[in-house]
Amino acid sequence: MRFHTRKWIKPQDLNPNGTLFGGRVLEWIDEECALYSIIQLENPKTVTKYMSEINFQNSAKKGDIIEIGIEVLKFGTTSIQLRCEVRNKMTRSSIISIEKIIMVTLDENGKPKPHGKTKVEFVKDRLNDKS
Ligand SMILES: CCCCCCCCCCCCCCCC(=O)SCCNC(=O)CCNC(=O)[C@H](O)C(C)(C)COP(=O)(O)OP(=O)(O)OC[C@H]1O[C@@H](n2cnc3c(N)ncnc32)[C@H](O)[C@@H]1OP(=O)(O)O
Repeated sequence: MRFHTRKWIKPQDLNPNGTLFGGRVLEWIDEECALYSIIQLENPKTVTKYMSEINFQNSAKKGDIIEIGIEVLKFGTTSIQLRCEVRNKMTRSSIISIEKIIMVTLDENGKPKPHGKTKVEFVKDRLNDKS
């Protein structure tokens, strides 16, 4: 799993208990999965279709640095299946994991559209292929 994005827990990210608000971390995960899928599948019209059960394993507190990791489990025809884990950057303790997230690419009519991708690609290789 590659950890792409780091976040710093700020006062506005806390729940009344003084720990990381679950809704905030889910927003970060959704955005991270959308961006990752848009880049992999090369289609900005990519939406979240499904998320499996969400397991909040540990909390985080103000000032903690966390990181968001994504792994591709499967390339489908119109979908990509991801796994996501958020962990404390310094202690590596797991905060939340979602075992199955399905993102779907759409056509101009909002219908699932085949993306033609079968493996993880890196932007630097795409750029090298063009030069
Ligand atoms: C110009 C723009 C610039 C953008 C710059 C970047 C901005 C970056 C900001 C990001 C910001 C955050 C953005 C987040 C993204 C949202 O939050 S999107 C909003 C929330 N999601 C939605 O509104 C989607 C609503 N759902 C739908 O519209 C329809 O269900 C869909 C997605 C079109 C799918 O239609 P459907 O008829 O259910 O499709 P169906 O053919 O049955 O399934 C499609 C695929 O999903 C799979 N699938 C469906 N259900 C399941 C399931 N339960 N389990 C497993 N697989 C499933 C199917 O197996 C199929 O996969 P393939 O075999 O083709 O690979």
